[in-house]
Parts: sequence; structure tokens; C-alpha cells
Amino acid sequence: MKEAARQAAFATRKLAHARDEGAASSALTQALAAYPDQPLAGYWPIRTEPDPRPAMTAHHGPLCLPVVVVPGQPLVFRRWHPGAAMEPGAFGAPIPQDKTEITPQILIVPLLAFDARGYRLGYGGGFYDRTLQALRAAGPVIAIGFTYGAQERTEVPTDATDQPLDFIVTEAGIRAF
Ligand SMILES: Nc1nc2c(c(=O)[nH]1)N(C=O)[C@@H](CNc1ccc(C(=O)N[C@@H](CCC(=O)O)C(=O)O)cc1)CN2
Ligand SMILES: Nc1ncnc2c1ncn2[C@@H]1O[C@H](COP(=O)(O)OP(=O)(O)OP(=O)(O)O)[C@@H](O)[C@H]1O
Repeated sequence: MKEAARQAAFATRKLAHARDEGAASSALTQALAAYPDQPLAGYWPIRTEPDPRPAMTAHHGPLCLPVVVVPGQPLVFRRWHPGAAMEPGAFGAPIPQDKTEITPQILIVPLLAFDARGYRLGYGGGFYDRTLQALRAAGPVIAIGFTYGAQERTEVPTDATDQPLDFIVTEAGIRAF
């Protein structure tokens, strides 16, 4: 069920990526302006993900990027700043060389599809679900899904471990759940 939804979502995201990247990025900068000082986790874009780095660069607080420690475990987050030295990470996304870990309070979360309940479909590792579960158990966290409007579905397939998003940002603007 999730696999078929993933394949279809890759196709619509590729088209949306070619059309709208800049617009999605400026909506993200606006959403983050509500939380200027909190530690922010973004991501280094891979495939056809929209690029959150311009919005991260505009953020005042500490910045970090996700690192896969091992499959089946939550992500950790390494300190990052624009221009920071990078090294190859697992799964094709570069990671900061600086091993200093930061606990983010705001997370920009990549995704393949989302629905009106705020549920998301990722690449299938369960990394963000495990990470959000652990962070939410420890304190307040805001998860902001970042993608294109074309990735909305009536209902994405979910299971008991899926963690909902607090906001979705697309080129159409900011939605709260
Ligand atoms: N930009 C970005 N960084 C990220 C994530 C992400 O989704 N986007 N992650 C979010 O978790 C983590 C990396 N996890 C990932 C998990 C699977 C695949 C992926 O493309 N898997 C392929 C198989 C790859 C392989 O076998 O080597 C696939 O499912 O087809 C990518 C990233 C941390 N960093
Ligand atoms: N907190 C958790 N504890 C145990 N298993 C989990 C947890 N979160 C997710 N999983 C498991 O991980 C696997 C992958 O989950 P799922 O297909 O929802 O990934 P995804 O949301 O697409 O990926 P990601 O969150 O990395 O973007 C599933 O078998 C799911 O049950």
C-alpha cells in the first residue's frame, strides 16, 4: 500500500519540482519567522525535494542536519552553517563533518505525500517517525512538512507508528494541523 503510493508521489513531485521550487522556499522562510531563536533541523536536498537551505540561512537560531546512525534508530542532528564542510552520508545525502550534536525544536521534514490530517509518507525508513516520537516524548517540538501542493492526497496510508506534522508548507502557503 505505502510502496504504490510512494511510486506515484515520486512522479508528481518530479513535475512540481521543475515548476515551483522558489515559491515553496519563500513560504518556508515566512513560516520559520515565527520561531527565530529555536534550534532548527533542515535537510540537505536529495532527489526532487524542495531546497530548504535558503530558509535555513535566513534563520537566526542554531542550525543542524539529519544523520542516519543505523537503520531502525532515530536520526541524530549535527550542527551546520551555510558553507560548512560536508562528508558523504548514508543514503546519498551529505552530512556535516562537524560531529557536534544539536537537539532541534523545529524540524523541516521532507516527504513524498501528505494529507489533510497532517500525515506524511516518507521514503520508508521510518526515520522521521522514530525521531519525532523520541523528541516529542522529551519536550515540545514543531514538525513542518515541506513540499509541493501537488503532493497532497485525500488520505495517505498510515499505521500506528506514523507521527503527524504540525504544519505543511508548500508554494500555496502555510497550513496548520
Ligand atoms: N534530504 C534528506 N535527507 C535525509 C532524509 C531525507 O528523507 N531527505 N532522511 C529521511 O529519512 C534521512 C536519510 N534517509 C533516507 C532513507 C532512504 C532513502 C532512499 O532514497 N532510499 C532508497 C534506497 C536507497 C538505497 O538502497 O541505498 C529507496 O527507498 O528507494 C533516502 C534517504 C536523513 N537525511
Ligand atoms: N517509533 C517507531 N517504533 C518502531 N517502529 C517504527 C517507528 N516508527 C516507524 N516505525 C516502522 O518503520 C517502518 C517504516 O515506516 P514508514 O513506512 O511509515 O516510513 P516513512 O514515514 O515513509 O519514512 P520516514 O519517516 O523515514 O520518512 C515501518 O515498519 C514502521 O512501522
